[in-house]
Amino acid sequence: MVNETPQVMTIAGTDSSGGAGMTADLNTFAAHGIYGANVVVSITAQNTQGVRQVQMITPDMVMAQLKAVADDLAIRAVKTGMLGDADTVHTVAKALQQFDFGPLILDPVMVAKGGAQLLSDAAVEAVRTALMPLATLITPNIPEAEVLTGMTIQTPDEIMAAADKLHAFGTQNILIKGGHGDAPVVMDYVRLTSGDHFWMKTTRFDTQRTHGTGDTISAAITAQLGLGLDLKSAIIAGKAYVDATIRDGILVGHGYGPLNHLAVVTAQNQPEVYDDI
Ligand SMILES: Nc1ncnc2c1ncn2[C@@H]1O[C@H](COP(=O)(O)OP(=O)(O)O)[C@@H](O)[C@H]1O
Ligand SMILES: Cc1ncc(COP(=O)(O)O)c(N)n1
Repeated sequence: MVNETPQVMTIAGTDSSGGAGMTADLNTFAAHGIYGANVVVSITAQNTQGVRQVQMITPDMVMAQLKAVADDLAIRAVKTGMLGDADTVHTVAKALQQFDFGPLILDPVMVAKGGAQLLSDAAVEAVRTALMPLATLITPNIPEAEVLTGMTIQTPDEIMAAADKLHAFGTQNILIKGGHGDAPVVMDYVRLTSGDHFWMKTTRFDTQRTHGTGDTISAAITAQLGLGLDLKSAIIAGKAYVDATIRDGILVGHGYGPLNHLAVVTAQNQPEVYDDI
């Protein structure tokens, strides 16, 4: 008799070029040695240069997939990626209240690296009101945090104020990712529900091969939670993993290239962790 294999799930869109979305999530789960279920909410015709076309899956079919997983698997943690429109957000929120999939990691995917909009304006409000109160952790990048809070975010103080505002919308823990911009260091900020907060600092790797970085860090955190790590350790481990996948790069496509999900994490990928900067 073997013990049941740890299982996690992604609810997301597909990327035909294989670098972002659900594919990045599943590759990340596999790299962590954890089993991944996958509920498809949208199909994108996409490559490293941009998103060409999007086809949403009907809410009925999304719910059927979620129910099929709930009826059979033992999901320990779940993440959401591209959700596309308000109907899908509400369908997913309903299922998350109906079924126990463990902690929710909400990656509020809004814009692809090439600039395509992946979440409608109406859906932003649905994310804020229907999904954020259900989430254990939300992982916006700076532009996404600006849209969700209505704030302009440039300084560390503004990042911390935005995290407080996101917490006030009902999400327990906040990770604001600092990949955007061109400063020589990348600073990600974490505000935990306990009131504990910290910054994770790594050097910026000078590359355009960043297709799927947001998907990858949120999937890695989900995997680590499924494997039993506490949230703070899971966030730091997720950051180290995404750093490894960026630095130990692969060459695919002609635009924002995908990451190396088979990269091995070493001591060099560990972020410096500070309470204050
Ligand atoms: N050029 C880079 N060098 C090192 N780390 C990066 C780089 N770009 C992004 N990251 C890291 O990848 C993760 C995703 O960040 P970000 O690009 O801001 O999110 P998103 O993909 O959602 O836009 C963060 O932990 C960020 O610090
Ligand atoms: C289907 C899908 N989901 C998410 C992203 C965001 O990717 P990134 O992590 O590069 O912002 C994407 N480009 N496509």
